[in-house]
Amino acid sequence: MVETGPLDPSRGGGGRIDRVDDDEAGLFALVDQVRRIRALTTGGLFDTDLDPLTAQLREVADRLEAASASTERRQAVTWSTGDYVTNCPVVGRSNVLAPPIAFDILDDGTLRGEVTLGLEYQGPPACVHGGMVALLFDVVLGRANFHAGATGMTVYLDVDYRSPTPVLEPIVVTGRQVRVEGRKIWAQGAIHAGDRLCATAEGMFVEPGGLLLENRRRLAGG
Ligand SMILES: CCCCCCCC(=O)SCCNC(=O)CCNC(=O)[C@H](O)C(C)(C)COP(=O)(O)OP(=O)(O)OC[C@H]1O[C@@H](n2cnc3c(N)ncnc32)[C@H](O)[C@@H]1OP(=O)(O)O
Repeated sequence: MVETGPLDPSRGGGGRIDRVDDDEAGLFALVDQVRRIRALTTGGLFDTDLDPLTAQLREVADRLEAASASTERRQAVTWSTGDYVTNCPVVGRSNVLAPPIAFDILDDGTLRGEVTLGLEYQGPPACVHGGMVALLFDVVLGRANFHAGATGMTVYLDVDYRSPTPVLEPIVVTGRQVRVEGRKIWAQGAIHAGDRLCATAEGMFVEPGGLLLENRRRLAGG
């Protein structure tokens, strides 16, 4: 049973976590522009000829592709530097999939983030897609675990969709670790729109031990 008291969206205070502002290469600034395009093209209706714009975008994509390191090299860098958060599909400023959300950590370790999701995250009319809701939970619970000092891979994620989670309106995503037993970790979360409860989740995570380290070493080529 998810205890919603500590997940009350009106709780405030706390400090920003997982904040990476260093954008020396200009990647976050570039991705912000891609996000604008991503948002505008979902259900895209334009009163202009798109062909010239498509040609311009193709040229930009070609130039980026020519200048980019290989996928394998980029994957290695994301893990070898431990710089997971900038590439995460929910909080990552360099991941175009991410809204992105910024989380604050409250005094009891609860994470709280506010976000307004655009049409690109829509499932049913005016509602956030259920798979996106699950993704938000997986990340907020995972980050809550990380900041509580015991983290692992998701082995189950139980989501209760209690009322529609709206697109185009602010929502509050909360999550906290509730229990650790050996390698097993439990965490709970909630999503609210105003004071309306949209969804709750409980996840269980297992510290993968050697597997993750082995993957990191392999991907880093070490
Ligand atoms: C480090 C975080 C980086 C960011 C991650 C972001 C979140 C994610 O997206 S994770 C990706 C999605 N998750 C996955 O792919 C995980 C797939 N699962 C696995 O690879 C393996 O189950 C793994 C590595 C986690 C654990 O495997 P292993 O080390 O062999 O553990 P295993 O012995 O099977 O299980 C440990 C305990 O958990 C229990 N358990 C495992 N799965 C479940 C489950 N689904 N439900 C309930 N209990 C379970 C087992 O019964 C066992 O309990 P006990 O110790 O009491 O016998």
